Amino acid sequence: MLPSPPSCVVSKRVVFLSQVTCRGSLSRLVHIPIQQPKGRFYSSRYLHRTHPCTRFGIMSKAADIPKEQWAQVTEKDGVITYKKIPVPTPGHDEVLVNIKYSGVCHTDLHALDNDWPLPRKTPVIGGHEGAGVVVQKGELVTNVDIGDKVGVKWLMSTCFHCTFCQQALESLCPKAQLSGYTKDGTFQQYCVANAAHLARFPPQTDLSAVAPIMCAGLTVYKGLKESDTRPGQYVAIVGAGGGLGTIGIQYAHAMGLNVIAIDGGKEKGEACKKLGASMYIDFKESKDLVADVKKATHDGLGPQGVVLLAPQEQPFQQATGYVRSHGTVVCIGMPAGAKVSMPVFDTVVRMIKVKGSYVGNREDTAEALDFFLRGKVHAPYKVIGLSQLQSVFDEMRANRVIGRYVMDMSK
Ligand SMILES: NC(=O)c1ccc[n+]([C@@H]2O[C@H](COP(=O)([O-])OP(=O)(O)OC[C@H]3O[C@@H](n4cnc5c(N)ncnc54)[C@H](O)[C@@H]3O)[C@@H](O)[C@H]2O)c1
Ligand SMILES: [Zn+2]
Ligand SMILES: [Zn+2]
Repeated sequence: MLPSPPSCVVSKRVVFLSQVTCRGSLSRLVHIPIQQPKGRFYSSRYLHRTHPCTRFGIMSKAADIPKEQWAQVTEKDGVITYKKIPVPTPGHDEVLVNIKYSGVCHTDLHALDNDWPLPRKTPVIGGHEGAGVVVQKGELVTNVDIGDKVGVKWLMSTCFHCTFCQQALESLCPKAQLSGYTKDGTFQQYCVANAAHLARFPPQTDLSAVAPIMCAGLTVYKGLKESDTRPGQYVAIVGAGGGLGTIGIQYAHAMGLNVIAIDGGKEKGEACKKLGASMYIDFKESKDLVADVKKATHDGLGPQGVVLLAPQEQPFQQATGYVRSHGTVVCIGMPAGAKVSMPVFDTVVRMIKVKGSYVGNREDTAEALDFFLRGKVHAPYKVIGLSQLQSVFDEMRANRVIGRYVMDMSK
């Protein structure tokens, strides 16, 4: 007889037969067949399906979790329905988060329209900028406790075994599950999330203010790092007045970069300058955007870095024209069906780099959050109710959103 492990632990000693012990009122030793070679860990997904805790429901939870909740559900592309649905139950490596606030990202609009070449679940509950409190957790969860303030991100879970996960390139994991896309996300009052990918907040964190950091902040922070710019250099932020852009200006400013903000309209220009941009270029007014961006740098040679956030194709055609020789263009915005254009000759003789940047890993999240907690970045945001999500999408389609809309899930 093996000694009883301290908690819910799987013995690795047995080949083709494994032993699982659960402590608690239904404590027992169970044999389950494992089709894994000797010496290998088996995935938490396998446990999720077979673990006796799943069957007996052993997990910690707060006393008053309702059976039903409000959510915004996409049952048909382009249409959201505000309705009551059952509260889900977390698996072994998951938690149930009582989402207090959720930001609305332009990616949620792409998900609603289903306009990307990436299969989305239907029906789906969108949302991936969630901030809330853990109210229930699976038996294998050790990194958070009931009552902790946490954030739910686009990367809901990854395999942790593939070559990308092993290098902390988790966003490239072929088995990644995406919040609000391949899994139900944060446009609901109670959301199930993989514990390992949660962002963890200190108790004093303002959950409405931190919500946009979970995607907009993290993504643009990572994008700026990918631009390889250094303090004192120029970075052009394209789509600077939107959700990612307004936070991006502040990260860039805090990093000591000189920000050239590009967007459309006077109001966005004023907001960008207030947040730290040294120059604003209105793409709707400019007669020659490439020349104007170059002129905005002290020597007329263009910015060393360009961070493309706009959900339109045109900026992706223009950026290699104004980026400084040996500079870097980082593609982050994902306009449906768009292509990046770069003349081969210029790309070669001016040694231009063009790359993509896709959210960020857990360490990037911690770093992006640290800027927020030190008061270096603060997304300009307006709070509305979960029931008003449609109006945010309408504003977003018209490019009228300055900063972020954050939804109060109780309204
Ligand atoms: N790569 C990633 O990991 C990642 C993560 C989050 C969001 N995104 C994508 O980033 C894009 C932006 O997201 P958001 O939430 O900031 O959107 P948003 O709607 O809040 O902001 C987009 C901004 O782009 C501006 N814009 C439109 N056309 C422009 C043009 N021609 N030139 C300059 N600016 C222009 C709009 O006026 C708006 O201010 C979306 O496509 C979204 O899906 C990518
Ligand atoms: Zn992986
Ligand atoms: Zn997003």
